[in-house]
Amino acid sequence: MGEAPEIFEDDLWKVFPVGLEPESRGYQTATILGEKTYVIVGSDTESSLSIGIQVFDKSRGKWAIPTVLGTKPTSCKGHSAVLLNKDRILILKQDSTPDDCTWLLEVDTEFVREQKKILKTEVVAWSKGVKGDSPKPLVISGPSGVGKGTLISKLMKEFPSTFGFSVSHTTRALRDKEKDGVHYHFTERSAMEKEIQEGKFLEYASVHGNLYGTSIEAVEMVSDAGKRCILDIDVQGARSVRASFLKAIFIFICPPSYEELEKRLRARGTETEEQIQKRLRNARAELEQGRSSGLFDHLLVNDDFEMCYKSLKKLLGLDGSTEAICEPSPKMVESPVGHSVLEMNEKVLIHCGTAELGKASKNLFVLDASSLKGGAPGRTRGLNMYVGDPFADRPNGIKRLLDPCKLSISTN
Ligand SMILES: Nc1ncnc2c1ncn2[C@@H]1O[C@H](COP(=O)(O)OP(=O)(O)OP(=O)(O)O)[C@@H](O)[C@H]1O
Ligand SMILES: Nc1nc2c(ncn2[C@@H]2O[C@H](COP(=O)(O)O)[C@@H](O)[C@H]2O)c(=O)[nH]1
Repeated sequence: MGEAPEIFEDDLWKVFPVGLEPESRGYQTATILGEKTYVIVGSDTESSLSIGIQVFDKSRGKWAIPTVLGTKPTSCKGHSAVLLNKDRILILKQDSTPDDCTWLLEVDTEFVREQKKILKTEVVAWSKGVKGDSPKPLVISGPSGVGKGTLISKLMKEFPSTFGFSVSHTTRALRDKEKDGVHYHFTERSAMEKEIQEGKFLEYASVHGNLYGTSIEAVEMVSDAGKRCILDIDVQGARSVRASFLKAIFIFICPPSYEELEKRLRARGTETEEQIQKRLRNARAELEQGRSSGLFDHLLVNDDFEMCYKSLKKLLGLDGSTEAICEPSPKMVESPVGHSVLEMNEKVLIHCGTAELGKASKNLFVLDASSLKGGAPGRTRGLNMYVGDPFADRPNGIKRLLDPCKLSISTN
Protein backbone atom coordinates (compact mmCIF):
# COMPACT_ATOMS: atom_id res chain seq x y z
CA MET A 1 0.00 0.00 0.00
CA GLY A 2 1.07 3.64 -0.20
CA GLU A 3 3.51 5.40 -2.48
CA ALA A 4 6.20 3.55 -4.36
CA PRO A 5 8.69 6.21 -5.45
CA GLU A 6 11.47 5.59 -7.91
CA ILE A 7 14.08 5.51 -5.22
CA PHE A 8 12.50 2.48 -3.71
CA GLU A 9 13.90 0.11 -6.29
CA ASP A 10 16.16 -2.91 -5.94
CA ASP A 11 19.35 -0.85 -5.72
CA LEU A 12 18.13 0.83 -2.59
CA TRP A 13 17.45 -2.46 -0.86
CA LYS A 14 21.08 -3.44 -1.35
CA VAL A 15 22.03 -0.70 1.12
CA PHE A 16 19.07 -1.14 3.44
CA PRO A 17 20.11 -1.10 7.14
CA VAL A 18 20.98 -4.35 8.86
CA GLY A 19 17.94 -6.00 10.43
CA LEU A 20 15.55 -4.54 7.89
CA GLU A 21 16.57 -6.43 4.80
CA PRO A 22 13.73 -7.36 2.45
CA GLU A 23 13.14 -10.82 3.99
CA SER A 24 12.46 -9.39 7.45
CA ARG A 25 10.05 -6.71 6.26
CA GLY A 26 6.31 -7.04 6.76
CA TYR A 27 5.14 -4.09 4.67
CA GLN A 28 6.46 -0.60 4.07
CA THR A 29 5.85 2.78 2.52
CA ALA A 30 8.35 5.33 1.29
CA THR A 31 7.59 9.04 1.31
CA ILE A 32 9.88 11.61 -0.24
CA LEU A 33 10.43 15.09 1.14
CA GLY A 34 13.22 16.99 -0.62
CA GLU A 35 16.41 14.96 -0.45
CA LYS A 36 15.05 12.60 2.16
CA THR A 37 12.99 9.44 1.84
CA TYR A 38 11.16 8.28 4.95
CA VAL A 39 10.63 4.53 4.93
CA ILE A 40 8.04 3.30 7.38
CA VAL A 41 8.26 -0.41 7.94
CA GLY A 42 5.59 -2.39 9.73
CA SER A 43 5.48 -5.94 10.89
CA ASP A 44 2.45 -7.82 12.11
CA THR A 45 4.18 -10.99 13.14
CA GLU A 46 3.64 -11.96 16.75
CA SER A 47 7.31 -11.59 17.58
CA SER A 48 7.51 -8.04 16.31
CA LEU A 49 4.44 -5.86 16.59
CA SER A 50 6.12 -2.61 15.71
CA ILE A 51 6.52 0.12 13.18
CA GLY A 52 10.09 1.14 12.39
CA ILE A 53 11.44 4.16 10.53
CA GLN A 54 14.51 4.67 8.40
CA VAL A 55 15.54 7.79 6.56
CA PHE A 56 17.51 7.75 3.31
CA ASP A 57 19.39 10.98 2.63
CA LYS A 58 19.95 11.15 -1.15
CA SER A 59 22.50 13.98 -0.95
CA ARG A 60 24.74 11.92 1.35
CA GLY A 61 23.76 8.52 -0.07
CA LYS A 62 23.25 7.27 3.49
CA TRP A 63 20.60 5.64 5.65
CA ALA A 64 19.89 6.89 9.14
CA ILE A 65 17.82 5.43 11.95
CA PRO A 66 16.21 8.50 13.53
CA THR A 67 15.40 9.22 17.14
CA VAL A 68 11.67 8.58 17.34
CA LEU A 69 9.72 10.76 19.78
CA GLY A 70 6.11 10.49 20.94
CA THR A 71 3.93 7.47 21.48
CA LYS A 72 4.12 5.35 18.35
CA PRO A 73 1.27 3.39 16.80
CA THR A 74 1.13 -0.36 17.12
CA SER A 75 1.61 -2.28 13.93
CA CYS A 76 -1.23 -3.56 11.79
CA LYS A 77 -1.84 -5.47 8.55
CA GLY A 78 -0.75 -2.53 6.41
CA HIS A 79 -0.82 1.21 6.15
CA SER A 80 -1.04 4.04 3.65
CA ALA A 81 1.24 7.05 3.82
CA VAL A 82 0.91 10.47 2.28
CA LEU A 83 2.91 13.67 2.75
CA LEU A 84 0.88 16.45 4.35
CA ASN A 85 1.70 20.18 4.58
CA LYS A 86 5.29 19.34 3.52
CA ASP A 87 6.22 18.63 7.13
CA ARG A 88 4.44 15.44 8.25
CA ILE A 89 3.32 12.09 6.91
CA LEU A 90 -0.27 11.04 7.39
CA ILE A 91 -0.56 7.34 8.14
CA LEU A 92 -3.81 5.46 7.81
CA LYS A 93 -3.69 2.07 9.46
CA GLN A 94 -5.54 -0.71 7.72
CA ASP A 95 -8.17 -2.70 9.63
CA SER A 96 -7.84 -0.53 12.72
CA THR A 97 -10.34 0.64 15.27
CA PRO A 98 -11.71 4.16 14.69
CA ASP A 99 -9.72 5.60 17.59
CA ASP A 100 -6.46 4.17 16.33
CA CYS A 101 -6.46 4.50 12.56
CA THR A 102 -5.06 7.97 11.90
CA TRP A 103 -1.50 8.84 12.87
CA LEU A 104 0.96 11.53 11.89
CA LEU A 105 4.71 11.19 11.65
CA GLU A 106 6.21 14.66 11.90
CA VAL A 107 9.41 14.95 9.91
CA ASP A 108 9.98 18.68 9.49
CA THR A 109 7.58 20.53 11.81
CA GLU A 110 8.77 23.27 14.16
CA PHE A 111 8.79 20.79 17.04
CA VAL A 112 10.93 18.31 15.10
CA ARG A 113 13.34 20.99 13.89
CA GLU A 114 13.80 22.17 17.48
CA GLN A 115 14.43 18.61 18.69
CA LYS A 116 16.96 18.02 15.89
CA LYS A 117 18.94 21.01 17.16
CA ILE A 118 18.80 19.81 20.78
CA LEU A 119 19.56 16.15 20.07
CA LYS A 120 21.93 16.83 17.13
CA THR A 121 20.55 13.87 15.23
CA GLU A 122 17.81 12.95 12.76
CA VAL A 123 14.46 13.16 14.59
CA VAL A 124 10.89 12.19 13.75
CA ALA A 125 7.87 12.40 16.07
CA TRP A 126 4.56 10.56 16.22
CA SER A 127 1.20 12.00 17.17
CA LYS A 128 -2.26 10.50 16.98
CA GLY A 129 -4.86 12.13 14.70
CA VAL A 130 -8.04 13.25 16.43
CA LYS A 131 -11.17 14.76 15.00
CA GLY A 132 -12.28 18.18 16.25
CA ASP A 133 -10.70 20.38 18.87
CA SER A 134 -10.41 19.87 22.64
CA PRO A 135 -11.45 22.17 25.48
CA LYS A 136 -8.59 24.16 27.02
CA PRO A 137 -7.17 22.39 30.09
CA LEU A 138 -7.24 24.06 33.53
CA VAL A 139 -4.03 24.33 35.50
CA ILE A 140 -4.78 24.76 39.21
CA SER A 141 -1.89 25.71 41.50
CA GLY A 142 -1.43 26.94 45.02
CA PRO A 143 0.48 26.00 48.17
CA SER A 144 0.06 22.62 49.77
CA GLY A 145 -3.03 22.52 52.00
CA VAL A 146 -4.81 25.49 50.43
CA GLY A 147 -7.68 23.28 49.24
CA LYS A 148 -6.96 22.63 45.53
CA GLY A 149 -7.79 18.93 45.76
CA THR A 150 -11.00 19.59 47.69
CA LEU A 151 -12.18 22.15 45.10
CA ILE A 152 -11.29 19.87 42.18
CA SER A 153 -13.06 16.86 43.72
CA LYS A 154 -16.25 18.84 44.18
CA LEU A 155 -16.10 20.20 40.63
CA MET A 156 -15.59 16.75 39.16
CA LYS A 157 -18.40 15.30 41.25
CA GLU A 158 -20.85 17.98 40.16
CA PHE A 159 -19.78 17.95 36.49
CA PRO A 160 -18.58 14.42 35.78
CA SER A 161 -18.93 14.59 32.03
CA THR A 162 -17.34 18.03 31.66
CA PHE A 163 -14.10 17.54 33.60
CA GLY A 164 -11.45 14.85 33.82
CA PHE A 165 -8.41 14.74 36.08
CA SER A 166 -4.85 14.51 34.82
CA VAL A 167 -3.36 11.72 36.92
CA SER A 168 0.20 12.77 37.69
CA HIS A 169 3.20 10.56 38.39
CA THR A 170 4.94 10.90 41.73
CA THR A 171 7.76 9.28 43.64
CA ARG A 172 6.20 10.10 47.03
CA ALA A 173 4.70 7.33 49.17
CA LEU A 174 1.02 6.46 48.87
CA ARG A 175 -1.18 7.92 51.63
CA ASP A 176 -4.02 6.06 53.35
CA LYS A 177 -7.12 6.14 51.15
CA GLU A 178 -5.09 6.96 48.00
CA LYS A 179 -5.25 4.58 45.04
CA ASP A 180 -2.51 3.98 42.50
CA GLY A 181 -3.66 5.10 39.03
CA VAL A 182 -6.49 7.22 40.49
CA HIS A 183 -4.85 9.87 42.68
CA TYR A 184 -1.37 9.42 41.23
CA HIS A 185 0.70 6.92 39.33
CA PHE A 186 3.04 6.02 42.18
CA THR A 187 6.39 5.21 40.67
CA GLU A 188 10.07 4.56 41.29
CA ARG A 189 12.34 7.55 40.68
CA SER A 190 14.54 5.67 38.15
CA ALA A 191 11.52 4.60 36.07
CA MET A 192 10.11 8.11 36.07
CA GLU A 193 13.47 9.65 35.17
CA LYS A 194 13.76 7.24 32.24
CA GLU A 195 10.33 8.27 30.91
CA ILE A 196 11.23 11.95 31.34
CA GLN A 197 14.35 11.33 29.22
CA GLU A 198 12.15 9.69 26.58
CA GLY A 199 10.14 12.92 26.30
CA LYS A 200 6.92 11.47 27.73
CA PHE A 201 6.31 14.30 30.21
CA LEU A 202 4.68 17.64 29.61
CA GLU A 203 6.27 18.95 32.81
CA TYR A 204 7.93 17.66 35.96
CA ALA A 205 9.37 19.19 39.11
CA SER A 206 10.91 18.36 42.42
CA VAL A 207 8.22 19.31 44.96
CA HIS A 208 8.70 19.06 48.75
CA GLY A 209 11.52 16.55 48.17
CA ASN A 210 9.74 14.23 45.72
CA LEU A 211 9.49 14.11 41.94
CA TYR A 212 6.08 14.93 40.44
CA GLY A 213 5.16 15.14 36.77
CA THR A 214 2.36 15.29 34.22
CA SER A 215 2.70 12.86 31.35
CA ILE A 216 1.51 13.97 27.92
CA GLU A 217 -0.66 10.86 27.84
CA ALA A 218 -2.41 11.81 31.11
CA VAL A 219 -3.65 15.06 29.56
CA GLU A 220 -4.44 13.64 26.13
CA MET A 221 -6.46 10.76 27.54
CA VAL A 222 -8.85 13.22 29.21
CA SER A 223 -9.08 15.32 26.03
CA ASP A 224 -9.71 12.20 23.95
CA ALA A 225 -12.73 11.53 26.15
CA GLY A 226 -14.02 14.98 25.19
CA LYS A 227 -13.51 16.40 28.69
CA ARG A 228 -11.75 19.48 29.99
CA CYS A 229 -8.58 18.31 31.67
CA ILE A 230 -7.69 19.58 35.17
CA LEU A 231 -4.05 19.64 36.25
CA ASP A 232 -3.34 20.03 39.99
CA ILE A 233 0.34 21.02 39.90
CA ASP A 234 2.78 23.29 41.73
CA VAL A 235 3.97 26.71 40.52
CA GLN A 236 7.15 25.33 38.88
CA GLY A 237 4.98 22.92 36.90
CA ALA A 238 2.58 25.69 35.91
CA ARG A 239 5.51 27.68 34.58
CA SER A 240 6.67 24.72 32.47
CA VAL A 241 3.17 24.18 31.08
CA ARG A 242 2.95 27.88 30.21
CA ALA A 243 6.14 27.45 28.16
CA SER A 244 4.91 24.25 26.50
CA PHE A 245 2.74 23.57 23.45
CA LEU A 246 -0.37 23.22 25.64
CA LYS A 247 -2.73 26.18 25.69
CA ALA A 248 -4.38 26.24 29.13
CA ILE A 249 -6.17 28.43 31.66
CA PHE A 250 -4.06 29.06 34.78
CA ILE A 251 -5.73 29.51 38.19
CA PHE A 252 -3.92 30.21 41.47
CA ILE A 253 -5.60 29.41 44.81
CA CYS A 254 -4.50 31.49 47.84
CA PRO A 255 -5.20 30.88 51.53
CA PRO A 256 -6.78 33.71 53.54
CA SER A 257 -3.65 33.76 55.72
CA TYR A 258 -0.46 31.81 56.33
CA GLU A 259 -1.75 30.77 59.78
CA GLU A 260 -4.91 29.31 58.25
CA LEU A 261 -2.82 27.37 55.72
CA GLU A 262 -0.78 25.85 58.56
CA LYS A 263 -3.99 24.97 60.41
CA ARG A 264 -5.41 23.14 57.36
CA LEU A 265 -2.20 21.23 56.70
CA ARG A 266 -2.05 20.05 60.30
CA ALA A 267 -5.75 19.22 60.42
CA ARG A 268 -5.42 17.08 57.29
CA GLY A 269 -3.01 14.88 59.21
CA THR A 270 -1.32 13.29 56.20
CA GLU A 271 2.23 14.57 56.72
CA THR A 272 4.86 14.24 59.45
CA GLU A 273 5.89 17.36 61.37
CA GLU A 274 9.08 17.56 59.30
CA GLN A 275 7.11 17.36 56.03
CA ILE A 276 4.64 19.99 57.24
CA GLN A 277 7.52 22.35 58.02
CA LYS A 278 8.98 21.80 54.55
CA ARG A 279 5.61 22.42 52.83
CA LEU A 280 5.07 25.60 54.88
CA ARG A 281 8.53 26.92 54.00
CA ASN A 282 7.87 26.29 50.29
CA ALA A 283 4.44 27.93 50.58
CA ARG A 284 6.01 31.34 51.24
CA ALA A 285 7.86 31.34 47.92
CA GLU A 286 4.89 29.86 46.05
CA LEU A 287 2.52 32.53 47.39
CA GLU A 288 4.91 35.26 46.34
CA GLN A 289 5.33 33.83 42.84
CA GLY A 290 1.67 33.02 42.40
CA ARG A 291 0.51 36.49 43.33
CA SER A 292 3.09 38.50 41.45
CA SER A 293 4.54 36.64 38.49
CA GLY A 294 1.80 37.29 35.92
CA LEU A 295 1.85 33.55 35.29
CA PHE A 296 -1.75 33.04 36.36
CA ASP A 297 -4.87 34.22 34.56
CA HIS A 298 -7.04 34.10 37.70
CA LEU A 299 -6.49 34.26 41.44
CA LEU A 300 -9.02 32.90 43.96
CA VAL A 301 -8.87 33.17 47.75
CA ASN A 302 -10.10 30.01 49.45
CA ASP A 303 -11.44 31.42 52.72
CA ASP A 304 -15.02 30.21 52.98
CA PHE A 305 -15.03 27.00 50.95
CA GLU A 306 -18.51 27.33 49.46
CA MET A 307 -17.83 30.93 48.40
CA CYS A 308 -14.58 29.96 46.74
CA TYR A 309 -16.23 27.05 44.92
CA LYS A 310 -18.95 29.38 43.69
CA SER A 311 -16.32 31.82 42.36
CA LEU A 312 -14.53 28.98 40.60
CA LYS A 313 -17.73 27.88 38.89
CA LYS A 314 -18.53 31.45 37.87
CA LEU A 315 -15.09 31.85 36.37
CA LEU A 316 -15.67 28.68 34.33
CA GLY A 317 -19.10 29.80 33.19
CA LEU A 318 -20.76 27.05 35.24
CA ASP A 319 -22.93 29.06 37.58
CA GLY A 320 -26.17 27.91 35.94
CA SER A 321 -27.96 24.92 37.45
CA THR A 322 -27.33 22.55 34.54
CA GLU A 323 -24.06 21.12 33.38
CA ALA A 324 -22.42 23.29 30.72
CA ILE A 325 -21.38 21.57 27.54
CA CYS A 326 -19.08 24.37 26.42
CA GLU A 327 -17.37 22.85 23.43
CA PRO A 328 -17.98 19.89 21.14
CA SER A 329 -16.43 16.63 22.17
CA PRO A 330 -13.61 15.55 19.94
CA LYS A 331 -13.94 12.16 18.33
CA MET A 332 -11.33 10.03 16.74
CA VAL A 333 -11.33 10.05 12.97
CA GLU A 334 -12.87 6.92 11.56
CA SER A 335 -11.15 5.64 8.52
CA PRO A 336 -12.07 3.00 5.99
CA VAL A 337 -11.01 -0.60 6.42
CA GLY A 338 -8.77 -0.76 3.33
CA HIS A 339 -7.64 2.27 1.38
CA SER A 340 -5.21 4.16 -0.79
CA VAL A 341 -4.55 7.84 -0.33
CA LEU A 342 -3.58 10.89 -2.36
CA GLU A 343 -2.92 14.46 -1.18
CA MET A 344 -4.22 17.53 -3.04
CA ASN A 345 -4.15 21.07 -1.64
CA GLU A 346 -4.38 20.05 2.01
CA LYS A 347 -7.23 17.67 1.18
CA VAL A 348 -6.48 13.99 1.28
CA LEU A 349 -8.50 11.72 -0.96
CA ILE A 350 -9.02 8.31 0.51
CA HIS A 351 -10.24 5.66 -1.83
CA CYS A 352 -11.39 2.65 0.05
CA GLY A 353 -12.96 -0.75 -0.25
CA THR A 354 -13.53 -2.37 -3.60
CA ALA A 355 -12.43 -0.77 -6.85
CA GLU A 356 -15.28 -2.52 -8.66
CA LEU A 357 -16.63 -0.40 -11.50
CA GLY A 358 -19.65 1.60 -10.43
CA LYS A 359 -18.97 1.25 -6.73
CA ALA A 360 -15.73 3.17 -6.69
CA SER A 361 -17.30 6.61 -6.33
CA LYS A 362 -19.19 5.56 -3.24
CA ASN A 363 -15.95 4.79 -1.54
CA LEU A 364 -14.33 8.17 -1.83
CA PHE A 365 -13.60 10.05 1.39
CA VAL A 366 -12.06 13.45 1.82
CA LEU A 367 -9.92 14.27 4.81
CA ASP A 368 -9.59 18.01 5.26
CA ALA A 369 -6.22 18.79 6.84
CA SER A 370 -6.25 22.55 6.33
CA SER A 371 -6.75 23.47 9.99
CA LEU A 372 -4.56 21.11 11.97
CA LYS A 373 -3.88 21.98 15.59
CA GLY A 374 -1.41 20.64 18.13
CA GLY A 375 0.75 17.75 17.03
CA ALA A 376 3.73 15.98 18.57
CA PRO A 377 4.44 15.46 21.38
CA GLY A 378 0.63 15.41 21.99
CA ARG A 379 -2.22 14.76 19.55
CA THR A 380 -2.91 16.29 16.16
CA ARG A 381 -6.42 17.69 16.29
CA GLY A 382 -8.70 19.24 13.72
CA LEU A 383 -8.76 16.40 11.19
CA ASN A 384 -12.14 16.36 9.49
CA MET A 385 -13.30 13.54 7.29
CA TYR A 386 -16.37 13.45 5.08
CA VAL A 387 -17.81 11.45 2.23
CA GLY A 388 -17.51 13.37 -0.97
CA ASP A 389 -15.71 15.25 -3.62
CA PRO A 390 -12.94 17.79 -3.06
CA PHE A 391 -13.87 19.66 -6.27
CA ALA A 392 -17.44 20.26 -5.17
CA ASP A 393 -16.87 23.99 -4.69
CA ARG A 394 -15.43 24.43 -8.21
CA PRO A 395 -17.82 25.65 -10.90
CA ASN A 396 -16.94 22.83 -13.31
CA GLY A 397 -16.19 20.36 -10.60
CA ILE A 398 -17.43 16.86 -10.35
CA LYS A 399 -20.82 16.62 -8.60
CA ARG A 400 -20.55 16.35 -4.82
CA LEU A 401 -21.06 12.82 -3.62
CA LEU A 402 -23.31 12.43 -0.68
CA ASP A 403 -24.36 8.84 -1.13
CA PRO A 404 -24.57 7.04 2.14
CA CYS A 405 -21.56 4.85 2.40
CA LYS A 406 -21.25 1.37 3.83
CA LEU A 407 -18.62 2.68 6.19
CA SER A 408 -19.64 5.07 8.92
CA ILE A 409 -17.95 8.39 9.40
CA SER A 410 -18.40 9.94 12.85
CA THR A 411 -19.56 13.52 13.07
CA ASN A 412 -19.49 16.00 15.91
N1 LIG B 1 -12.03 26.73 52.66
C1 LIG B 1 -11.61 25.80 53.52
N2 LIG B 1 -11.77 25.99 54.83
C2 LIG B 1 -11.33 25.09 55.73
N3 LIG B 1 -10.71 23.93 55.39
C3 LIG B 1 -10.51 23.70 54.08
C4 LIG B 1 -10.95 24.62 53.07
N4 LIG B 1 -10.62 24.11 51.87
C5 LIG B 1 -10.03 22.93 52.10
N5 LIG B 1 -9.95 22.67 53.40
C6 LIG B 1 -9.33 21.52 54.07
O1 LIG B 1 -7.91 21.74 54.04
C7 LIG B 1 -7.21 20.52 53.91
C8 LIG B 1 -6.28 20.61 52.72
O2 LIG B 1 -7.05 20.61 51.52
P1 LIG B 1 -6.56 19.87 50.21
O3 LIG B 1 -6.04 18.51 50.55
O4 LIG B 1 -7.64 19.98 49.23
O5 LIG B 1 -5.33 20.82 49.86
P2 LIG B 1 -4.40 20.79 48.56
O6 LIG B 1 -4.19 22.19 48.16
O7 LIG B 1 -4.94 19.88 47.54
O8 LIG B 1 -3.06 20.21 49.18
P3 LIG B 1 -1.85 19.43 48.41
O9 LIG B 1 -1.25 20.39 47.48
O10 LIG B 1 -0.92 19.07 49.52
O11 LIG B 1 -2.41 18.23 47.75
C9 LIG B 1 -8.25 19.44 53.80
O12 LIG B 1 -8.40 18.79 55.03
C10 LIG B 1 -9.53 20.18 53.41
O13 LIG B 1 -10.69 19.53 53.87
N1 LIG C 1 4.81 20.09 39.04
C1 LIG C 1 3.92 19.20 39.46
N2 LIG C 1 3.37 19.32 40.69
C2 LIG C 1 2.47 18.42 41.07
C3 LIG C 1 2.06 17.37 40.23
N3 LIG C 1 1.13 16.64 40.89
C4 LIG C 1 0.96 17.21 42.08
N4 LIG C 1 1.76 18.29 42.18
C5 LIG C 1 1.86 19.22 43.32
O1 LIG C 1 2.61 18.62 44.34
C6 LIG C 1 2.23 19.21 45.58
C7 LIG C 1 2.09 18.15 46.63
O2 LIG C 1 1.08 17.26 46.35
P1 LIG C 1 0.68 16.11 47.39
O3 LIG C 1 -0.35 15.28 46.70
O4 LIG C 1 1.93 15.36 47.71
O5 LIG C 1 0.14 16.82 48.62
C8 LIG C 1 0.93 19.97 45.33
O6 LIG C 1 1.24 21.33 45.29
C9 LIG C 1 0.53 19.53 43.95
O7 LIG C 1 -0.14 20.55 43.26
C10 LIG C 1 2.64 17.28 38.95
O8 LIG C 1 2.34 16.39 38.12
N5 LIG C 1 3.55 18.20 38.61
